[in-house]
Amino acid sequence: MSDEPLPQSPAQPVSGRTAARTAAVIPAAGRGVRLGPGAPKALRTLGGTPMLIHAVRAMADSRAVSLVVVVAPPEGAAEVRTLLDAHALPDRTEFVVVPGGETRQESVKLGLDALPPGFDIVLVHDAARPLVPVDTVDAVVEAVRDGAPAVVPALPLADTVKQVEPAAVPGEPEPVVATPDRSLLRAVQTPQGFDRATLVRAHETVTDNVTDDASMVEQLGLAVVTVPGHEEAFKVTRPLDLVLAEAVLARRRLNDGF
Ligand SMILES: Nc1ccn([C@@H]2O[C@H](COP(=O)(O)OP(=O)(O)OP(=O)(O)O)[C@@H](O)[C@H]2O)c(=O)n1
Ligand SMILES: C[C@](O)(CO)[C@H](O)COP(=O)(O)O
Repeated sequence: MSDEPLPQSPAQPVSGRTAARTAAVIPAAGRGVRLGPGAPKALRTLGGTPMLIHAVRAMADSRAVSLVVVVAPPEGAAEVRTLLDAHALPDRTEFVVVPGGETRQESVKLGLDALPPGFDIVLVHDAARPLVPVDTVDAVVEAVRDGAPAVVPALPLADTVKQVEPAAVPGEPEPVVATPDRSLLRAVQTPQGFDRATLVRAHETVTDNVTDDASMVEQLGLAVVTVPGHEEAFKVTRPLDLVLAEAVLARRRLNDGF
């Protein structure tokens, strides 16, 4: 068993749907092509612990979350079950493992299909965002409990963004067609939080491949709202992200004194 401590969110007063139980679905079935060759991204280590375990802890550390469904690499479900059993995780949380699909969207759907009745709020959290703080998780849950059908953590952009005509050959110059007003744009993170019935309907209705779950709810014509995201909730996508994640984790461990 790992001897890492189990930080937990404080018991929190909640308003609105206070009785609603919350489950988290963690899509973890991606290969991590942009990270480079190696094990599936979620199983690669960060500070000696698989990225997936960090992401699972980030969800389970929220007192709101009582079930975590991990959507594993299709050939890695048994390995993921073994990993969950080998690491210290809160006793009050139940863990389910299901094999994933070809795309993130399919994997999330497979996770949703595995949810038992009795959970009215669902968080969807990338295994690739291992360092999201529990306060961000709690803020998303709170906003759904307050009545929003879909909630995304979001941050303002640091870079100016250009819309281009994509080049046929990668690396070729691309004509710029517009510069959207940056003050109106946000970079969105996970966990994204949903009223369960809304998310299930979105996954049953939207057939085109999208990059996040909230955009499926937008396609239903329902409101999606943001709460403040966190810079440490960044997605480990490319090799440099792993360097940053290791540094953030090392700083946390120094601050925690272990
Ligand atoms: N078929 C897939 C593809 C992605 N994911 C998950 O969706 C999250 C966000 O995806 P991304 O960061 O793009 O991960 P990968 O698909 O693994 O990355 P890449 O595109 O570089 O291969 C990750 O936790 C990833 O494991 C998944 O569960 N099933
Ligand atoms: C869901 C997400 O993390 C929100 O920013 C993102 O869209 C996932 O994109 P990816 O290309 O599958 O990593």
